[in-house]
Amino acid sequence: MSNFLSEVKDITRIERTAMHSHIQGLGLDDFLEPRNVSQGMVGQKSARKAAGLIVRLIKQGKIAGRGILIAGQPGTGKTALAMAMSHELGEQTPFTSISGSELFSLEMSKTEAMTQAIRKSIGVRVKEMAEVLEGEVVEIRIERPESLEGVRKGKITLKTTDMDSMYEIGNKMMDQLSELGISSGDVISIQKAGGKVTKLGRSYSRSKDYDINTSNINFVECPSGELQKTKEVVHMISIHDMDVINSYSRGFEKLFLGNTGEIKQEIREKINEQVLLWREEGKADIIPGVLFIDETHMLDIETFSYLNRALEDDLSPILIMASNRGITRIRGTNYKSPHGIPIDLLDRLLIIATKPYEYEDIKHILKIRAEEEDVEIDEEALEMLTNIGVETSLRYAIQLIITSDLVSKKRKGTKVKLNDVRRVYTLFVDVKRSSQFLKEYQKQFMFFENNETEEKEKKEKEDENSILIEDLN
Ligand SMILES: Nc1ncnc2c1ncn2[C@@H]1O[C@H](COP(=O)(O)OP(=O)(O)OP(=O)(O)O)[C@@H](O)[C@H]1O
Repeated sequence: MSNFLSEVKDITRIERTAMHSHIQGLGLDDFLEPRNVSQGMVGQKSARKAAGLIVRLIKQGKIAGRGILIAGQPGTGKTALAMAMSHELGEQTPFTSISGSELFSLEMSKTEAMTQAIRKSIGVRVKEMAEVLEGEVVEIRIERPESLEGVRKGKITLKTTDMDSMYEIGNKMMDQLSELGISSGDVISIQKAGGKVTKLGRSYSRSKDYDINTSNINFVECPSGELQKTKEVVHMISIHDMDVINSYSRGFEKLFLGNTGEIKQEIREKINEQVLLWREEGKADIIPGVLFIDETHMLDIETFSYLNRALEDDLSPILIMASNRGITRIRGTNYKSPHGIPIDLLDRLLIIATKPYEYEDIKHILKIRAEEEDVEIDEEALEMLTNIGVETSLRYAIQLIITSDLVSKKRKGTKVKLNDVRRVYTLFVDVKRSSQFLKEYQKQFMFFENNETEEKEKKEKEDENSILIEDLN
């Protein structure tokens, strides 16, 4: 994920992100028409087209104070769609992803956690004049220490068309240069405060080394005049990061550790004032990003009202929620509503529906996932996995890819074969078989109580959840 997306901290999120690592975008053409399979996305065409339209509106700044609900049965790609939208929006648009249940597990009140998530999703692009060194790299010389305890020493020589100069560089700078793959002939810019290096391109004087028609290298002129210049530079920061940095004397450290605690309201008000002032003075732009909330049914009435109000604020992100529930109880009340979302909030949401997949789509998704996980799979085995996906769930079938590969490797095979899939299908049960098993052996499990009320409650719950999204439309 891009560095402006919120840091992935917990295990579930790492798993969820890895589940979607094959997705690079919505796979649409210039007219927002979905290609059948593109950028890792398969089928689900009308939802992808609708998502593309929303991305366009967000980019044009035309959709502030609105929310989007992606609704559909489990495993129909709601999270995948949200991830694809985040890729389409690019690094310059903040995108924060949380799941409803997280709000209740942090060491802070749920409204504080929600406020932080909202403020992480609003970016401030600050422009300022800064001192930079800008020139073509003549030489980078790094002296390796003779012993392990020794320190590396480095020097870089830069030139313009009018002058050249040699500078000593520290460890951090050496690392940056090697990470960016900077070598002589590159034109670079170094910010004097902080030492951030940016590669501007390759000097034209080196163009003879390449076949210009076949390479896509960005050639630039060697700068002229002084090496040291004053230039406009742009920084991106979220208003939550600004809150944290201004709340503690070692705010950066807090941000890095992710242990930000509750932020005082006065600090937030000051930051809002400051940011709005910068905007007025033309020093900064406010970039409303996206707050994605998965498992929306986990939110309660209090959080929903809070969200409803937050959407009306001057500084509000675009809210994208995902729900796989039908008509269900709104947490914290005895009322039922579609997706468990209060009607007044639902009323301001644009709803994108995802539909269950057909055989061919499931097969394609499984094929892409197998490639992503570096697993070679036989056609027959893929067909078997697809049938399993159709009969059970896409998620379950995806889980069987890596496990079948382990079984195949154990027998020293190079490709997953039909029998490997059969084997893992018998080793790991899907939800249907697992419930069947529980029904047969329930008396032997702990906490089993088979009284009438419990049965009644269970039945009610099943009825609620069996009302599918299609029935609502
Ligand atoms: N259209 C698609 N193209 C490519 N991959 C997809 C598509 N739809 C789903 N997937 C993949 O299938 C898996 C399950 O989908 P996902 O988690 O997005 O479903 P979901 O609707 O969010 O489910 P839930 O309601 O259970 O949260 C993920 O690995 C996802 O990346």
